Amino acid sequence: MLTPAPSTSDRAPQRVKHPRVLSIAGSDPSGGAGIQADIKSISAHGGYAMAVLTALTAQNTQGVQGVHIPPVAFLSSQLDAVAADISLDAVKIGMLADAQVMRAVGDWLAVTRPAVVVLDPVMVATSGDLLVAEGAHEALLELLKFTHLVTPNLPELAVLLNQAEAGSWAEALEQGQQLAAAHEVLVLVKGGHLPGEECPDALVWPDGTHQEFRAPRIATKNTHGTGCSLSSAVATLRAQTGDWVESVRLAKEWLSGALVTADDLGVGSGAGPINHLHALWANAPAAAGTFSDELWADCAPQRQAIFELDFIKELAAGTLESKHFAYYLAQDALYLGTYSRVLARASSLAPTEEEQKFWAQGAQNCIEVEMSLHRDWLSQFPLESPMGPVTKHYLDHLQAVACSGSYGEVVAAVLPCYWLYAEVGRVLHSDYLSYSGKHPYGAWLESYADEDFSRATERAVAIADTAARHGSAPERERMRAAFAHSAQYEVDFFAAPHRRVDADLGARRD
Ligand SMILES: Nc1ncnc2c1ncn2[C@@H]1O[C@H](COP(=O)(O)OP(=O)(O)OP(=O)(O)O)[C@@H](O)[C@H]1O
Ligand SMILES: Cc1ncc(CO)c(N)n1
Repeated sequence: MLTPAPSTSDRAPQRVKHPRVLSIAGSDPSGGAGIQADIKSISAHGGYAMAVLTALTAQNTQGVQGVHIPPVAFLSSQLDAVAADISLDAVKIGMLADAQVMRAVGDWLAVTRPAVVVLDPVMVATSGDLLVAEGAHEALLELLKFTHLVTPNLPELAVLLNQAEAGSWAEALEQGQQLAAAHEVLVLVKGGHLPGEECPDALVWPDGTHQEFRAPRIATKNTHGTGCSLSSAVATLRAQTGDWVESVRLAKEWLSGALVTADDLGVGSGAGPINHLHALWANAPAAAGTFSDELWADCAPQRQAIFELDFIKELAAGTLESKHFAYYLAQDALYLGTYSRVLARASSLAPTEEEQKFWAQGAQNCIEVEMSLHRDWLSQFPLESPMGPVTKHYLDHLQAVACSGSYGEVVAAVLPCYWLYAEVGRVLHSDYLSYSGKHPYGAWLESYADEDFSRATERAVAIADTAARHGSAPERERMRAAFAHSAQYEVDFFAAPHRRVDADLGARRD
């Protein structure tokens, strides 16, 4: 049967938002090349990645220690299982270890005829180790009739043409034209193996025309799997854009970002992997705790300001006048009543039952603390005190976030009250332990050692991190702003007793 060559034109493209992309390739257990790289690259571009294994390699960033080829009948079973159930928008073919494997893939392609087929004619790993049986390239050439785009590096291009390896970019283009014309196939000639400041690539059409893509060479030894990753990216993008030129342009731009940030990964001591998910990780902190670490660093000025306040210094020293303490307690009781409702709002927005319960428990605790303030403290330090301006502003801010903010924003807004209070408590309590004699605020300072409260604070911080991880970049910015406002109000809250009481006594206003 004569099989018509697949069209390499861009006419009547099929565009898919999340293309279903199958990689037919070998496994690289170190995760930088083969199907592991393909899955990351396809996913990084918004594709749904699938993988049929042609071979298992034992390899790492230093080299390939072994290759195992499963029975070829099982390769065919994998291919048939996928195709019987799932429409394939694109197929990327990588390592095919011998002629038998190539023929099995060819038989499957002849029947399946996927809409986009990108063939990376893998022969040698970045480390220089051979990944294909010698002489199998004849069978590989047979696959070109089912291929839309073939992506050889310079040594592979030379083997496919039975020629010496190109020594210059002009020679590489010339060889690309020969391959494209001989097999009626679109060729991506890759200049990564040439010396020089640039890493040029070019799409070469069977009619000899070509389109170049230039990019600076990035100074990194971590280039393991660039070819696998690029071909998977192009396959995915072609299914999305319907345009080869645009697909290669976008893929190369992405690859540059993955190479520039490759050294961040610290994987292995040889040629390490590229950073496939660099764009995703730039927007979402990868490690749990990163966001809260940033919040903590952001509020360093507020933390310092709190410990410089007369209220805190005098409370620690036991010299705080009772009128200031009474004002603070009265405002705290007023604050807690509304703060409890804001925690209840966090509970009602919580995405899990555990978090719902955590905030509901927090809301209940606040009411209990408010009641005990009245019962145990305000009876000793009686003060008729209306809501002060700082209390009002702080609560207005919390209620505004509770009213119109997302869960993450509400969590960020309520967090300083846990976190800064716990920090003040930690420092004051340890000062108190070294205090000699009877401290006038001893009972109050002892309450700071509450284990439950520090556990609740840790949980609230962890919840904020999870919410930040799930949120978009703009939402994280809003969380950061909500947290910063509350952190500043915490400072103002501790500063208020001296400001307000003294102002009141002076002017009898407010
Ligand atoms: N240091 C680098 N800086 C920028 N781009 C690079 C660099 N090294 C390779 N590239 C690009 O990576 C892509 C793959 O090129 P290369 O010729 O290295 O393929 P390959 O040998 O098949 O890759 P591998 O065997 O590592 O998977 C090309 O787009 C090439 O231009
Ligand atoms: C499995 C596998 N496929 C392809 C390459 C080429 O980088 C590799 N090193 N390993």
